[in-house]
Amino acid sequence: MSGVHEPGLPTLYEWAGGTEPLRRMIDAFYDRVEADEALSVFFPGGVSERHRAHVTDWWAEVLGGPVTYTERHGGYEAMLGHHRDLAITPAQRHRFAAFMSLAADDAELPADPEFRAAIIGYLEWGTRLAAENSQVGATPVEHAPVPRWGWGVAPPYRG
Ligand code: HEM
Repeated sequence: MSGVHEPGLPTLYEWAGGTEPLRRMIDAFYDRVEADEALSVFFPGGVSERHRAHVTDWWAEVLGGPVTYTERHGGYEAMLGHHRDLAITPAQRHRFAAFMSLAADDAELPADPEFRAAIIGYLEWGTRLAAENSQVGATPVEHAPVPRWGWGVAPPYRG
């Protein structure tokens, strides 16, 4: 996927307020996951600091921030490798997406419809792809850049 350059608009990363608020969302999300019967099975012993930091870096990069995941954590290929053969069920995927939406509220990320629609669009796409690619025998795209998500059809209104 090629990056979306939207002239005159802040990136979603800038709109979110940078890495710190994204880390708050990821922490709130994994705290919910650790307490959940359906999702904690993926993280025996809890979700490590390393995992939380890496997933924060992934989201920051996707939303148009620094390319740390690509430069330091192995990029798309590493992320794909972490999901192989997890056999994520539709119910688990749905719960994962719902928890992230709740975590965006927990972390008090900007609540405007435009920003939330954009990140939920990525979440829906990303979780469906992760679930598909996690099935035993799946044939995912082996090499790709980390996606760069934009505002899509509903950017902040400029009259
Ligand atoms: C938007 C959707 C998703 C994103 C952005 C995402 C992101 C990531 C990233 C970046 C990693 C690698 C972390 C590292 O480099 O150490 C990872 C690993 C992992 N993800 Fe996801 N993921 C998504 C969906 C899911 C879903 C739906 C599940 C399960 C219900 C899941 C379960 C896991 C597990 C178990 C690991 C491996 C943990 C480990 O072995 O260290 N992910 N995820």
